[in-house]
Amino acid sequence: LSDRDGKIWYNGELVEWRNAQTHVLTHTLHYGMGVFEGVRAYDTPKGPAIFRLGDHTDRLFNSAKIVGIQLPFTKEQINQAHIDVVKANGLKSCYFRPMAFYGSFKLGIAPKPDDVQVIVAAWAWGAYLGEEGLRKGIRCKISSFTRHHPNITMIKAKANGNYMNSIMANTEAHQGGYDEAILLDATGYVAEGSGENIFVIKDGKLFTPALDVALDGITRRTVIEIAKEIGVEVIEKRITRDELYIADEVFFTGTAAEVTPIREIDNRQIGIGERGPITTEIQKRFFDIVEGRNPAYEHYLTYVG
Ligand SMILES: Cc1[nH+]cc(COP(=O)(O)O)c(CN[C@@H](CCC(=O)O)C(=O)O)c1O
Repeated sequence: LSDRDGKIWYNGELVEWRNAQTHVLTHTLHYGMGVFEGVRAYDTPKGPAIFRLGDHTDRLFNSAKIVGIQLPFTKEQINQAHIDVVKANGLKSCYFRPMAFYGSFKLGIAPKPDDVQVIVAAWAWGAYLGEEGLRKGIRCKISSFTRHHPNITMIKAKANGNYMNSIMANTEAHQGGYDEAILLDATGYVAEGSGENIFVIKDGKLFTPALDVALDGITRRTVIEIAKEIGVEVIEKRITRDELYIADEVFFTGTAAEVTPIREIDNRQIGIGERGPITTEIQKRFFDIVEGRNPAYEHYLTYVG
């Protein structure tokens, strides 16, 4: 990613992509204390629009508050940075990576509180789990790694260091020939994917884990709205791995993953072994919303102009 052309918003300035560097003694590089977001803009009939920008920025600020990072910019400045960077790069649809990190003023466990650096980068990024995955569904495995305990790492914070757990799980799944990992929580119930929330459909109802063990996903919130709109009851409950096996449909949600069906878990076919009917309807409505074809959700779109 580092040798591209374009601009990155870095501490309030649009800098050349290749110059958006940091020192090897950057605190976050050594200790993982940083917060970030994943945001998408989609091309719509009225031009590029950023989906739920305010909600993502709110979560970035909440993540920072949870881990104690004092962000040196306002929410308005971070929102404007997204608009500036998508325009500076002439992107019609893209993935954004806002991230705040401690710089290289000092090492040692305690960071320097006012040495906080902030970037917003944007690049074109297609289907996170593959176009075929969006259509046909992906193959997952229950991870041998446990998702974070809520008082060991702060699950509501989208914090850089939390993703070592995700990397270990995702890598293990890939090494086993699977597309993605599903992680259980410390009590053995289904938590989420390495970078996604998870939903289960059984007998026409939609189930998802409560948020005590998963990131409060913005796509998850949107899918819950869509489900209610189409008359599908949504139930938050503790879900066991064998409930996944006998489900009618299972799917992931995430800014990167969008709505990705899961067709197989631990070598067990899920339902009909491909994207199921309710997943298909939810996925279609999701793309209608983010691509500006559903006027009832216009309030979620920030047009870049
Ligand atoms: C652990 C986790 N759980 C759930 C979600 C879904 O949240 P939301 O995007 O608000 O619906 C994400 C987003 N994962 C981001 C990072 C992916 C990456 O590879 O980095 C994303 O989807 O952008 C997670 O990282």
